[in-house]
Amino acid sequence: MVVNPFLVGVTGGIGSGKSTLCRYLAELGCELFEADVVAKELQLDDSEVISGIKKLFGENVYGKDPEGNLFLDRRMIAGVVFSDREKLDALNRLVHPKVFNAFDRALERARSNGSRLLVKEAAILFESGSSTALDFVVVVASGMEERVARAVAKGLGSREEIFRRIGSQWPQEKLMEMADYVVCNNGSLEELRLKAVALYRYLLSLAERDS
Ligand SMILES: CC(C)(COP(=O)(O)OP(=O)(O)OC[C@H]1O[C@@H](n2cnc3c(N)ncnc32)[C@H](O)[C@@H]1O)[C@@H](O)C(=O)NCCC(=O)NCCS
Ligand SMILES: Nc1ncnc2c1ncn2[C@@H]1O[C@H](COP(=O)(O)OP(=O)(O)OP(=O)(O)O)[C@@H](O)[C@H]1O
Repeated sequence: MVVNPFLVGVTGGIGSGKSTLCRYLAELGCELFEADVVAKELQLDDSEVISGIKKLFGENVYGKDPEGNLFLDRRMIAGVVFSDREKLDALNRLVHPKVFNAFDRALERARSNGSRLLVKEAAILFESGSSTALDFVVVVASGMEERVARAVAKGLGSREEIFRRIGSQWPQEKLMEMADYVVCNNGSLEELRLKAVALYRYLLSLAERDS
């Protein structure tokens, strides 16, 4: 008998800690699909996505790194899309359908592996409409100052650039209202890990009730 995994979305604003929470969930045994990682792979591997990006942002947005591998100037794209809604929508339209297809394939794999929990981490889950295909959505929330500091430390841009990016996303309060479960990432990494353990146990109980 084929068992459908319980489908869990994890989202949150920039720097909220969603990748870290998902890494802990994966260590505990969840199958993990990272939409942002897949989107980045498509931008380097998929010929339609590559030519679409060149059309939107110019040929020079791609180059070669010192090892000769294809390189995408993500900082340049971020500089454009987070101050131009139409360009952001066009980039999303180009990439998201292919990410959805990749998720369908991940779901097939999870079914054949007999996985009970499949977690989809995505920066924009409600906004892209993909939350409706999931059983349960977790939002990771964190203080604005911490989020901005983390994003700057990660090299995603200056404070001003990060605030512009935040301006193109739904407010954290709106995400929290729409969530089935909110993880407040307002303590140490160890506290976040303990919250991941509690969440994992709860998700397993939901998956069992569902089967
Ligand atoms: C704009 C790009 C080039 C910036 O790359 P960069 O390496 O600087 O950022 P990264 O991809 O690691 O994302 C960091 C954060 O930016 C924000 N962000 C990324 N994409 C989007 C988006 N489409 N809309 C709003 N915020 C976004 C999120 O908070 C995300 O957590 C890149 O994010 C991108 O190609 N985005 C479009 C694809 C996409 O939507 N990916 C996310 C979900 S599939
Ligand atoms: N509670 C915490 N205490 C200390 N550092 C943290 C905490 N939560 C997250 N971090 C650190 O902040 C950085 C950003 O976290 P993470 O990548 O998980 O966030 P994200 O929401 O996935 O970010 P992005 O929006 O950039 O994709 C990481 O270096 C992570 O280790």
